Amino acid sequence: MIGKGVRFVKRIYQLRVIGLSIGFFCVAAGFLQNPVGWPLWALLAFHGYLWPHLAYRLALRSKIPYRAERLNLVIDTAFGGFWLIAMQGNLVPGAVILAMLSMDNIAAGGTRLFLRGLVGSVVGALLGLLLLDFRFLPQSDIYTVVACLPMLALYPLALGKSTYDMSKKLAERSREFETVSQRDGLTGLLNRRYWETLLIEEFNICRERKQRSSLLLLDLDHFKNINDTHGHLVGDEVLKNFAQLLRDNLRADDLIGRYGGEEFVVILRDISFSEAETLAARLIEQVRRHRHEHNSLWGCTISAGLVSFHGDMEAHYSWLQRADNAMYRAKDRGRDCLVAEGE
Ligand SMILES: Nc1nc2c(ncn2[C@@H]2O[C@H](COP(=O)(O)OP(=O)(O)OP(=O)(O)O)[C@@H](O)[C@H]2O)c(=O)[nH]1
Repeated sequence: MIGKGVRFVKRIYQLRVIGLSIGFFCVAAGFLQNPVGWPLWALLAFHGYLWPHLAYRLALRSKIPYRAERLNLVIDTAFGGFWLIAMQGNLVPGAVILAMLSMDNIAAGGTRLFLRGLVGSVVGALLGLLLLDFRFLPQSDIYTVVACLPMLALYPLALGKSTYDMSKKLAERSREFETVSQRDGLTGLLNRRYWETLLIEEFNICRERKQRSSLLLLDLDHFKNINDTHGHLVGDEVLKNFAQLLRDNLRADDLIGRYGGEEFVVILRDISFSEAETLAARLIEQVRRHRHEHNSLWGCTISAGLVSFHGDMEAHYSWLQRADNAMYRAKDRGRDCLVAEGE
């Protein structure tokens, strides 16, 4: 049922319970001012206190609750038109009720639902004219005006609160979605697509502000052997452990991404070449130490290519290409080492 509007139905249910129970007093005041018979009182009580629960159940039971709930909202406005006629056109409660119902419809379904609601209230009014003895008595006495005040004061608050809660939830979801779309599912590091946008930004910053940054490419050596010998699950575990090792040993400002299978990339921001070199060498050493102390990397070592930004680079991909070449040179030199290229 999720995705078919159940949450929408629940939200409207709460608003309807509040709105119609207070709205009851507006129409009741109109009925007291221009008396009506018991059937109209009974219908009013039904609308104020039973209909919200019935509408809720009907909507939830239908195949597409969202659509059923929109119909319920139109039925609400039809009741509104009917009450206007039943109150002999009593202006203040009539206007208050129709305004609140229109506000509901436009908040729940935009202009389209608002227009449908207008049609609904015209149909309700026509039904009233057909069934009831209508005399146009638009004046509202002071009691009727006072009876409308709670509706005027409270209902917009309830609707505003509900809209605020919903937009807050939406903003949270959108933040969550943004985070998920930027991360690699296995390691939680930045994914390649997002990391590349950060590389472009960093490249431009380095060029414009003459900032010193370095690009580090890391590749796990003979990783295929781990998959082949111990299976993919162990391979995944090694990738996760290596990602954690990167997080633990790099600075908070460094932008760590997973570039592909067992290939990782780091933008070391605002750092001198010698500092970057020390950091990268320390990382390789850490991985070596892991072999002996924890073995959480199942004996893996890493090959690394480090290239600091240089003004003659054409674009971000030239930087990446140079780091990639440096990393392959490290592989050629027998792996488990760093090839650094900078000032
Ligand atoms: N478990 C696991 N394996 C992966 C994942 N992504 C890629 N791989 C594996 O990573 C291996 C990469 O193998 P190669 O490109 O030959 O690299 P290598 O074995 O590390 O060799 P060198 O890089 O030359 O040292 C392949 O077996 C891929 O199937 C992943 O998400 N999980």
